[in-house]
Amino acid sequence: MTAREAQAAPATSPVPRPAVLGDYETAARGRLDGRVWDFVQGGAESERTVGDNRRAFSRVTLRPRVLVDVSHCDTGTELLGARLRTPLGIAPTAYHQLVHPEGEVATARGAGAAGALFVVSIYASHTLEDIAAAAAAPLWLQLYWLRRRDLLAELVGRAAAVGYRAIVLTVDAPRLGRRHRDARNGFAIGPGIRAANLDPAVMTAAHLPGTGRSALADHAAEAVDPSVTWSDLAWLRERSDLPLVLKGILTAQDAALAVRHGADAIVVSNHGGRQLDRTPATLDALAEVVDAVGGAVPVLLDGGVRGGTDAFAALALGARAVLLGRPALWGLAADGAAGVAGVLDLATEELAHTMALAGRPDLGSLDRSAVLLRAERR
Ligand SMILES: Cc1cc2nc3c(=O)[nH]c(=O)nc-3n(C[C@H](O)[C@H](O)[C@H](O)COP(=O)(O)O)c2cc1C
Ligand SMILES: CCCCC(=O)C(=O)O
Repeated sequence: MTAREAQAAPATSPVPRPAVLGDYETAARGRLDGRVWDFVQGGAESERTVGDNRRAFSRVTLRPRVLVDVSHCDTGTELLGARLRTPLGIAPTAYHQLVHPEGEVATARGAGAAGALFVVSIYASHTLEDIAAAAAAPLWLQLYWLRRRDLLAELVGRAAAVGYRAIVLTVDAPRLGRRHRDARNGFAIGPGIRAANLDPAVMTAAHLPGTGRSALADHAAEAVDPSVTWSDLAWLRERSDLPLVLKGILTAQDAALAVRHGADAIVVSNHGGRQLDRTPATLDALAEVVDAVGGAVPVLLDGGVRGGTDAFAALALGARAVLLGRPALWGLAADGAAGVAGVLDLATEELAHTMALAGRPDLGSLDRSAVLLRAERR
């Protein structure tokens, strides 16, 4: 083999390692059925918010400091009492078996290899117990507030029993967003895949292209209780000692209410643009929420994070950690557990690289002075 051939196809690494997260996206697209791809990539209505999440990151300008010792850059952090190797984690996304047969079990292995947090969706396609058995890093369980409170109580009990470290209540989905791609596709979850932790009796029948309906939206309408308010949080609190995280907060008002009602952390999120279209980009909402919280609890962000420099910007603006939704699914679709670990490792390496060149060798040295948003540029 010539040196050039060896470079093109190293014998030890048959799957070429992507250079950027977008390469995982390309690989995933080539592997997934068009309707599954639309479900993963799509958003609500005009999908303006999906794009705005990305555009907000492209407006960030970095303000590097120089002559700082960056021979070692530490991406480690602490979150709700757990040490993490990286502030990048995996956002909850439904039905991982749609993109890979090993589903959430592979995702848990990948997150464990990267030392990253994995937030497991209530719509996981494996049981909480099987996912926990595969995990080597902290797991949190995400819930929607089900009409069947008996099921909610059972889920929080099972999660605590197998070591999940927090409950994440998603508060931006009293009903599912109007996702035109899924409605046009008559999207439904394929045979053999199910929400393994939910009672099959609450699931709707399959839908077909041409019905103009999404089976997921119909199912959510049946299963999720849209009447829940702040005062109901106490009910959940009484049933679990685990920290309670609220996901889907975009305003100072709701951030203040979350703290007042005892939330242990907040995720600034617009659900990746899949719920209410035309909400602010999460990066644009972050500072308002961080200011309202005033350090009382950690604030996380998700939506449009596509690499370490995006994470750097969010961390500088006050996020304690940053979650990846679609990119984790791209990694899983492309290469199972190795792909999930690859996505997290790549983004973490990019973060460490940006920290070095920006003269911020650890996350504690990152603050708002490290970034300018374009609107503020002088
Ligand atoms: C395919 C898919 C399924 C999702 N399922 C859930 C879910 O079950 N629960 C939830 O709270 N959020 C869910 N989300 C939203 C993510 O948790 C997260 O907010 C969003 O994906 C972040 O944006 P990003 O994909 O641009 O990183 C889902 C997102 C996607 C793309
Ligand atoms: C009924 C499944 C909802 C999953 C979800 O939250 C999403 O697709 O964004």
